Amino acid sequence: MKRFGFIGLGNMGGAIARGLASGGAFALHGFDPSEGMCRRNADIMTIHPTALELARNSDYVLLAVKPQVMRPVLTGLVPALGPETCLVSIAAGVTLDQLVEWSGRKCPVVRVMPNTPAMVGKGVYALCFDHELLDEGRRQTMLDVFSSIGQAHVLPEKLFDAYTGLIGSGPAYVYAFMEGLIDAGVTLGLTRAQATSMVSGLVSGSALMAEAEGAHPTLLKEMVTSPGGTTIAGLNALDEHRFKFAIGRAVRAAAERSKELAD
Ligand SMILES: NC(=O)C1=CN([C@@H]2O[C@H](COP(=O)(O)OP(=O)(O)OC[C@H]3O[C@@H](n4cnc5c(N)ncnc54)[C@H](OP(=O)(O)O)[C@@H]3O)[C@@H](O)[C@H]2O)C=CC1
Ligand SMILES: O=C(O)[C@@H]1CCC=N1
Repeated sequence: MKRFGFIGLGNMGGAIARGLASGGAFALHGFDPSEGMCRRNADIMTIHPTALELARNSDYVLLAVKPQVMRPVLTGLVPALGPETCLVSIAAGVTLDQLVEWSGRKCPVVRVMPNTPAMVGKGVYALCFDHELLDEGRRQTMLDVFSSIGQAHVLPEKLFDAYTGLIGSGPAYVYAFMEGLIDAGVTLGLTRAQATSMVSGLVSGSALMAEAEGAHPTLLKEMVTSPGGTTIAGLNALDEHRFKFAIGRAVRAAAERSKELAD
């Protein structure tokens, strides 16, 4: 059985590890400086005392640390790396060139960009297979791994900043939208508990419908919008306040920040 190691067992590392654990295809290994994180994940993986020790015991090493600590973490792994190990980074902004250089040009490297719905097995993942040392077998394994825990899309690295701004950061925009709806419901007299439960059902039902119908959101929107009715009054107010423009600005700002993280 191949061994899959996780360096960093926080929000994303922990979520992806849980997803892989339920598939049972890999022996899991982990390292995190926080004892609490190690304890929380000890039921599904072998915990190692150092990142180097973990890398020595893994065929795939998934790096789930903040971009700011990626360089020292990777340079510390170099003695354990060789062509038999495959590195997988989920850090925003850290480029393939940086990852390859900091890991001593010794092994294949994959970039993956997840999002937090990974925590409920519904992550959307971008996979970058641009590294020349990456063989077909490992590409297929990565596709199988991430398809088994959500949706996997292969993207060239040049689209990773865009993807990060749109889908990596995307859940936060959805939650901000939900927060706005909930506050509006409370303003109009619903209790916060009622509004929260209703809005959550609204968003998940609408998303399910968009997936099931396979129709463009514009058409789905038209199904809600009666001539001279309530919805068109609400949509016109959104237009007045430049709702779509604000969303576009948010995604572009996040994509720009992703680019800056490489500096
Ligand atoms: N959260 C998100 O929505 C997304 C995050 N990402 C990327 O995923 C990565 C991880 O983010 P996230 O899971 O949210 O962050 P978290 O802070 O939840 O997890 C990072 C973990 O790494 C640990 N850590 C810190 N230093 C080291 C080290 N030297 N060696 C090993 N582990 C270390 C941290 O411990 P401690 O807290 O004690 O420092 C923490 O437990 C980031 O690079 C981020 O860009 C990508 C897409 C989405
Ligand atoms: O905010 C961040 O930097 C990370 C990357 C994408 C989502 N969260």
